[in-house]
Amino acid sequence: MNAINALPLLGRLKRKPDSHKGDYGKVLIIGGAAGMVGAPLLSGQAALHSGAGWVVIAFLSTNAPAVMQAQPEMMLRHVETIDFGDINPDVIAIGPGMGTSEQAKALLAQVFLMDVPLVIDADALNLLAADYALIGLLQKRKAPSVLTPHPGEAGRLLQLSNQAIQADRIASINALVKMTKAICVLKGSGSLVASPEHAPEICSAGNPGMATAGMGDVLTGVIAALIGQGVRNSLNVWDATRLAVLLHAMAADSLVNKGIGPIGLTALEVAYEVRQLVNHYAENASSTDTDGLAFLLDSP
Ligand SMILES: NC(=O)C1=CN([C@@H]2O[C@H](COP(=O)(O)OP(=O)(O)OC[C@H]3O[C@@H](n4cnc5c(N)ncnc54)[C@H](OP(=O)(O)O)[C@@H]3O)[C@@H](O)[C@H]2O)[C@@H](O)CC1
Ligand SMILES: Nc1ncnc2c1ncn2[C@@H]1O[C@H](COP(=O)(O)OP(=O)(O)O)[C@@H](O)[C@H]1O
Repeated sequence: MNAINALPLLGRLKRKPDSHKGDYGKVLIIGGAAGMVGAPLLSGQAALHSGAGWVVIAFLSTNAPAVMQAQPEMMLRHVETIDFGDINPDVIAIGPGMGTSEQAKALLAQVFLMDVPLVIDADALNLLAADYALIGLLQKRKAPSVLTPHPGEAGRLLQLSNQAIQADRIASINALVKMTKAICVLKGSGSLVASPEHAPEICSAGNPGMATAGMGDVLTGVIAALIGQGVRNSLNVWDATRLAVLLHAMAADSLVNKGIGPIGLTALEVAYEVRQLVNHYAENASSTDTDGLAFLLDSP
């Protein structure tokens, strides 16, 4: 199986002098029911630090903050006050902390009908697993969809135990792709990425410091940010997704190499480190091919 090795493509995201925020994508994140407002905030912060031009979070909780003091760049709304058409996002990430209420289910069905790339995570995956009609809507989508299950969520989708998922991860991701007709990321040690057009690729980076709450929410934000930047910068959704998976894991490795973790590594620290890596590879695209290969060959 091939390792993900797409770092030179980040050269396409190098900032052009006369560009503006619209050139780097509007990311809309839907999630954050009561008690889990932090999840979409983490996705939003990760999206911002990975280069999204614009981040809006639509919370389901009516008690969510109106502004995040530490990150006032993000626009925070209640989902019922939002007209998705008015926002006109380049990409929607749905699921972090969303819960599985009837409201959440209706929102998922609504975004499935939109002609916008989707990142489908966490409770959006749990809703999908519980309702075959939603899988039918997903399969019929024209715009690309990216699913990011961890083994527990993959098990719910495939009606298998997470032990069975882990016992044959390649068969599991192939079954997920077949079921959803979408780009799938099977998270965990050695994350896999596959799509109906692409055989599974493995992420050779990453470490157990990433086994901490919120790390998947950050990945969702990184994927959404790269998809959003890709719209006007010739990076397709498949490449954006596999790059995001690799950068997220490389960022965690980079922090551990500096002595930050693995114990006590936090998801937000990884989002900040992704920023360093994106800039490095965007600026040094011509040399990244060999850098990237060297990195991957050095990794376990
Ligand atoms: N700050 C916030 O607001 C945060 C809010 N969050 C929100 O919480 C909600 C619930 O999401 P969740 O992922 O915590 O619970 P859930 O889907 O039941 O998964 C647990 C099951 O999956 C399994 N499993 C997982 N990983 C595995 C692996 N690598 N390898 C193998 N197995 C693995 C695990 O296995 P076990 O522990 O049994 O071995 C267990 O069975 C969701 O909305 C999310 O967005 C979080 O994002 C955190 C930050
Ligand atoms: N032992 C590990 N080795 C490598 N990566 C890991 C490990 N544990 C977790 N990860 C990564 O961390 C992230 C965890 O995501 P997830 O379980 O969805 O977290 P959360 O729901 O708390 O946000 C995934 O990207 C996964 O691949």
